[in-house]
Amino acid sequence: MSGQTPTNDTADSSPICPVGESQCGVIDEVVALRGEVATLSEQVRTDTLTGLFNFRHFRQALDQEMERTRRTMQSTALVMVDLDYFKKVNDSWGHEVGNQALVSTAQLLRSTTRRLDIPCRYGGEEFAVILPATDLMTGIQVAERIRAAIETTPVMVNGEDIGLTASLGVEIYSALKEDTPEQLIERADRCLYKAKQQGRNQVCHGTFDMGQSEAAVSEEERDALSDFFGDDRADEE
Ligand SMILES: Nc1nc2c(ncn2[C@@H]2O[C@H](COP(=O)(O)OP(=O)(O)OP(=O)(O)O)[C@@H](O)[C@H]2O)c(=O)[nH]1
Repeated sequence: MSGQTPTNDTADSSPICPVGESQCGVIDEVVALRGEVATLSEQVRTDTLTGLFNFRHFRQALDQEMERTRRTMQSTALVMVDLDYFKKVNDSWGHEVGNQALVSTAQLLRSTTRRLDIPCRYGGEEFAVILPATDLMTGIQVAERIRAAIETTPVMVNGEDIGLTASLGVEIYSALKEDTPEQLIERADRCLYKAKQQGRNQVCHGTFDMGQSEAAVSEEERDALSDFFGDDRADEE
C-alpha cells in the first residue's frame, strides 16, 4: 500500500525506439498515453480539494489492510475525524474559509501520521485515517495527537483564528474479530458520535475489554499516553 501522498507510481521503463531509428512516433504516443493513464489513476483515488486519498481509495485500502491483519495477526487501527460545528464555520466565515479549514486539516493529518498511514477524506467534513500494524493504545495516541494539532493550529481569517476543533473515534480490527469493513467503520463512527455527544473536541475509542462499549480519553489517560509514547511516532517511517 502506498503512503499518505498519492503519487505517480508508474515504473520508469521508457520504451526504446527500434534499432537504427532515433525517433519513433508510436513510441512517443505510448509514452504520452502512459503519462495520461498515470495522471488519471491518481485522480481516481485523490480528493481534489485536499489532495488526500478519496473515499474510493479508502475502501480499497481498508480491505487490503484488514486482509494484511488476517495474515500477519497485527491489528489495523481506524481513526474517524469529524470537524466540529462545521456548518457554523461556513455560515459565519463563508464556504471558501470552510475549504481552507479542510485543506489545513488535511495537512495536519499528513504531518501527524507516519508515511505508511493512510489519511483520507471520507466525505464532506469527515476524514478517516487507516493505521496499519497499529494497536488500540497507539491508535488512541495518534488520534489524540491529531485532535491537539487541529485545536492548536490556527486557521486565520482577517487576522482572526476561526477556532477549529474536531471529534474523533478510534477502533481496531484484530484477526480475532470477524468484522466486515462496514462493521469496523460503524464501530469507529459510534465512537466518533459519542465524542460529539460528550461535548466535541475529544477522542473516544473502543475499549480494551470488547465486552464494554465506547470510552472517552480522560485527562489522566491523555497525560499517561503522551508520557508513555513520547512524541516521536510522526517521525516513524
Ligand atoms: N466549505 C465546505 N463545506 C463543506 C464541504 N463539505 C461539506 N461541507 C459542509 O459541512 C457542514 C456539515 O454540517 P453538519 O453535518 O451539520 O455538522 P456540523 O455543523 O459540523 O456539526 P457537528 O458535526 O455536529 O459538530 C455542512 O454545512 C456542509 O455544507 C466542503 O467541501 N467545503
